[in-house]
Amino acid sequence: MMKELVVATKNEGKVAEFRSMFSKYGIEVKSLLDFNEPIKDIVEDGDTFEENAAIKAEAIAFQYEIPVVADDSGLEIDALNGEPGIYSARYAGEEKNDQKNLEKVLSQMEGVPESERTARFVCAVAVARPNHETFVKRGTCEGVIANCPRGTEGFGYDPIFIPKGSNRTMAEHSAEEKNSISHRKNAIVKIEQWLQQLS
Ligand SMILES: O=c1nc[nH]c2c1ncn2[C@H]1C[C@H](O)[C@@H](COP(=O)(O)OP(=O)(O)OP(=O)(O)O)O1
Ligand SMILES: [Mg+2]
Repeated sequence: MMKELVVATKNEGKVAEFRSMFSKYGIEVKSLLDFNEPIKDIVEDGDTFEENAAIKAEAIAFQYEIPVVADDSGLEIDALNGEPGIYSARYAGEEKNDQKNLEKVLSQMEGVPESERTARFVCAVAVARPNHETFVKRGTCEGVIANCPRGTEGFGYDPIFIPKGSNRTMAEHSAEEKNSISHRKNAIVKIEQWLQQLS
């Protein structure tokens, strides 16, 4: 029997990855894109990925009185002092455009040599439930920033992120490959016990 779980996101790329990674726990993913009523944008005004993930999960869990998972994630680039970090979605402006965001990163990184292009994807996954303490786990994926975009898989900054040990960008990895090494995967394994008891 499949058990339904709401993931409090409007990002289709995340939804696809949660759907794929939660299926092995017998969990069917519903997202904010599946709600009939319009869901107002949740203000992500925390100072950390963890705070923002908890804000998103609790906003939906407390309104609908159901268990909710949320994800706050982004790209930390060492040569840019950790930018874009928690501002990853809006790095090039409020419209949250993936293409513009990655172009801005490439222009900021122009002239930065290979050895100084280190970066990581970070993902905080929060679990919020009515009458329970929220908990949040972090996963990361180390890599380097490419010199130009390559590949069409995935979403966001995937075309300019080369995971450690690979010579391909994340967007040149299949969904299955990405879901075995990603920051999101590395956060989800830390809530595995909770996912198992749910199903
Ligand atoms: O696996 C990833 N591969 C590439 N890029 C990624 C990934 N994971 C996060 N990212 C980027 C996309 C976005 O620029 C930001 C997330 O921002 P974040 O606020 O967490 O998500 P969002 O606003 O797109 O959807 P929502 O808040 O409804 O979950 O980091
Ligand atoms: Mg967001």
